[in-house]
Formats: sequence, structure tokens, C-alpha cells
Amino acid sequence: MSGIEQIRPIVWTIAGSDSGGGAGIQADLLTMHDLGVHGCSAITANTAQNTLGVPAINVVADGVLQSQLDALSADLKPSAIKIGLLANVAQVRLVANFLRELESRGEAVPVVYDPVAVATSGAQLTEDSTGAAVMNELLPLCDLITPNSIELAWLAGGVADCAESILAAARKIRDGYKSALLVTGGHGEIEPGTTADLLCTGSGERIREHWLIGKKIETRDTHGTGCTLSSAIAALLALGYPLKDACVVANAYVRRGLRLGNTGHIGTGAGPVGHCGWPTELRDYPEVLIAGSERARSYGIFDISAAASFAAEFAQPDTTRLGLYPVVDTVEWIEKLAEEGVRTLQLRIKHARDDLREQIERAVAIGRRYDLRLFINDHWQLAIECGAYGVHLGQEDLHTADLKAIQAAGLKLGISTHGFFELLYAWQYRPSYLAIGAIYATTTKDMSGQLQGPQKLALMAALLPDYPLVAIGGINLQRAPDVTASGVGSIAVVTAITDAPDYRQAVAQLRAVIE
Ligand SMILES: Cc1ncc(COP(=O)(O)OP(=O)(O)O)c(N)n1
Ligand SMILES: Cc1nc(C(=O)O)sc1CCOP(=O)(O)O
Ligand SMILES: [Mg+2]
Repeated sequence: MSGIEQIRPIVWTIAGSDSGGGAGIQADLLTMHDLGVHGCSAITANTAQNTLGVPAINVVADGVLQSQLDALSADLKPSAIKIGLLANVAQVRLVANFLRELESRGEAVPVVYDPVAVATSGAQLTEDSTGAAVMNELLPLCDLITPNSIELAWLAGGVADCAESILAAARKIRDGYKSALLVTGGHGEIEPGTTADLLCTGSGERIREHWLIGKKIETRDTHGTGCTLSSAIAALLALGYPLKDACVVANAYVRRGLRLGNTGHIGTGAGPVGHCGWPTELRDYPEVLIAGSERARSYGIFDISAAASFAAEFAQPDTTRLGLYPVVDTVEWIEKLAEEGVRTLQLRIKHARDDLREQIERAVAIGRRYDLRLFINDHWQLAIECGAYGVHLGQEDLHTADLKAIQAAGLKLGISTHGFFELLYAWQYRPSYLAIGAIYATTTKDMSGQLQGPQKLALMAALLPDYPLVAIGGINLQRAPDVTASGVGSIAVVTAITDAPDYRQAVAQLRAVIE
């Protein structure tokens, strides 16, 4: 399975050329091609470079840079822009002006800026004075910046050499600018044998900080990792991936390139990172650190109240293929569907009445009678008290529910996810199943902005081939074959059953496709 789409969106890279073919424009175009977008380039400097170092940075004249941007904008409208090396203040201003013009014409697109100040080889690539211009003129126009810890310190001032100082420097930048940050950690180890990138979104009270952790990959061939990461993110944004999803998939793309690149024969120094196609294996994806986990202590985000209710490794269901999984809002539906032979069911009561406990008790009793895998949505305390088979929780619920209590009571736990980031986040809890949605538009609930489609579903399902996975959202009999082809062992539906003219027939037909 590849991540390549049918139509190739256009992505620009405004960056330096690396004569050695390992970083800069060359790495960007390889990455963009690999991920299924068409890359265009505007060159800021012709660096004389090989795997050993950077003997010269031949900055192009302002007019040369401007003419490339003008030619592109006349014909090749971008869906996203990646900015890399800007060699001096004039270039920063020129690019900032250009982005402002795009904005004023209503043509703004996501902008990812990799502040290339220092090459992996240690070479200084940009004039010192550009830092202030970047902060004042460019950052306000960027959606994401991807500094390494050295570049972070260069932008924020001070040092950024441990978890706490990286967090502090990132917060300083976040407080002043709308741009999100992905601080890459390939240069240092907070925990021995690991690398950790810090992803910061939101600001002030609503700042969200996530460490993305991976096992360190022992290789000398790391040249171009920063360029590859930022251009992969731009490519994924152009393909419609939300920012956090783009960041974790791009992280995996780079890690796959480091693992499989095998470029040691290229040059005598640090060879280029590989460009090895869509990351299909979970081992290349980062672990998303949970603030309630013990490990979070080393990374400066440990939250004692989250730790009080955090738990991982929930009881597994008797099968990884949960089959047809109707989600219904009354006990009567539970009974009718159990009579039709459905084994996995969810009671999802959104408008609780005074008799909520009684309803859950009745549903649990029916569950016992028919040997159902009956999940209770949201109401985890009552589910525990009534001895339900399991609980289904959304991502937000993970911060409020007492997961320790759910686990101690032996209940199964299903967790909702919407995209790659949430899938990796929920995976840290090792729940009984992971639900992926919304696959298609649905009238049951507002899922706009969170639609996955069957192709992305298949890419996510491929990461966890032997795990209980459930697809949900807008699935009906016509769509069910495309959904099952993704490899998930279960399909959850509401209206395909509750609004069907003949629910018995709907159950039989859906089961025939799914089970
Ligand atoms: C199987 C399954 N998947 C996803 C959901 C959605 O759960 P959640 O995100 O908690 O949203 P609400 O259902 O509470 O609106 C689900 N219920 N079941
Ligand atoms: C309850 C729910 N959760 C979703 C998610 O993506 O988390 S989609 C959804 C609605 C599913 O209803 P229908 O089968 O009628 O489309
Ligand atoms: Mg819920």
C-alpha cells in the first residue's frame, strides 16, 4: 500500500541547493516526489557542498530569487510551501513580502519553515543578523517551524539543551507567534538511546506540548534529515493531512529513510538520509508521550493528576475481529440486535434521563444473556458499577475518566481516534480496540474536518495488522466492501441499521460483507 494520491498537488520549496544532492532543494524534491506531490523550487543559494562539509554558500541575488517566485506564482499555484535556507535579511524580507502578497490575494497556503541556520555538518549557513528578521517578519506568516535544538536556541535566545530548556524556549516562541513548532531532537538524547521531537500547538492556556519519541537509529547517513522532514510535512499538508498527522507521518518517513536508506557508499562523510516511500511500519512511527506516564518525568511534562488515573494494557477481547458493531441509543435496540445474532454492540446514550442507571443495568443483563461484547459509551462509572463488558471513550474522555478503575474492574476499553496522531496517542494506552473515524461524512454527528476516507483508513490499519480495529462513520452496505478491504476486522454503524427500512435485512447483509 502506498500513500500516493491520484492527483499531485503542487508544493514549493524556497531553499538552498546542495550540490552533493543530500539536503536542501534536492532532498525536498525527492521527498515531495516520494509522497505524491509535484515539487517546484525557488533557489536562495547555490551551496557548494558534499558529505564532508559546506565549502561555499553562493547566495543568489534578490532579483534571481524574486524571478523564480514570480514565474511559479504565474503558473504553478502551490497547495503548501516549504521554506528552508534564507541566507540573509534581504531574503527573509523578500520571502515575507511575497507571502504577504499571496495572503492579500486570498491565495495563502500552509507554510512550513525549517530555519536552516546550521547544517548537520556543523556549518553555519545563514548570517547571524537574520535571526531578528526571521522572528519579526517571517514567523508571523508561518504555520509551522521545524528548528533543531540549536536553531531553537538561535531563534529564542539562550540555550535549548535539555527537556526543560527546550520546552521553555518553545513556549517563548509560541507565546509570540501563531506558528506551531516541531523541535527536532536528532542532535541530543534526553533518554539514552532515544530521539525526541517536541510538537507544540496552541498558545497561552491552550498550549499543547507533545513529545514524539523514537529509538535512536544508528547510522552515519543523516544528511538532509531536517529538509526531508519539513518538505514531507509540507507535502502531507498539501495532500490534506491535518498538521499533527502530517508531523507524525513525516517523522516516520524520515525514520524509515534513516533505517532503510543504505546510502553509506555515497561520499566519505555523512551520507544522505534515504527516501524510501510511505512509512508502512509502526516501528518507524514515534511514540506520543502521555503526560500521566512515568516516562513523562524525564521530559518535563509529567502531570501528577493525570498519573492518578492513567493506565495502559487493557483486557483484550476474545477475537481481534469484532465484526458488525451497531452503536445504538436504547436498550430495546440492544435486545432486538442481539436476537439477530449480533455479538458486538454499544449503548450510546447522549441525552441521559433519570433512569440512566436502570437502562445500563438492563443492557448489561441482556449482554450476559446473549454473551454480548457490550460497550457502554461515555458513562464509565456506571459501566463499572453495573459490571459491563466494556467502555468506549473518546480522546477527550481520556483526560477525565479513571482508567485505572476501568482496568482494575476488568472492563475492556475501546478508544476513538481520528487520524494518525490520535491513533498513535491512543495506542499508548494499549486499549482493547481502537476505533478509526470518521471514514465518510455522517449525519449522526458533526465530524467535519475529521474525515479519513478508505485510503487513509487502509494506511492506518496497516500499522496495526493484528490489533482489534473498528472503522466508524458514514458506513453503509455499499461502502462496507471498501472498508473491509482496508483490513479492519470490525465496522461500527448507527444509521445503516437504525434508519434501515428493514433492520433485520440490514444486519444480515452487513454481516455477510463484514463477517
Ligand atoms: C466504535 C465507536 N467509535 C467511535 C465512537 C465515538 O466516540 P466518541 O469520540 O466518544 O464520541 P461520542 O460517541 O461520545 O459522540 C463511538 N461511539 N464508537
Ligand atoms: C458516533 C460516531 N463517532 C464517530 C467517530 O468518527 O468517532 S462517527 C460517528 C457516527 C456514526 O454514525 P453513522 O454510522 O450513522 O454514520
Ligand atoms: Mg464518547
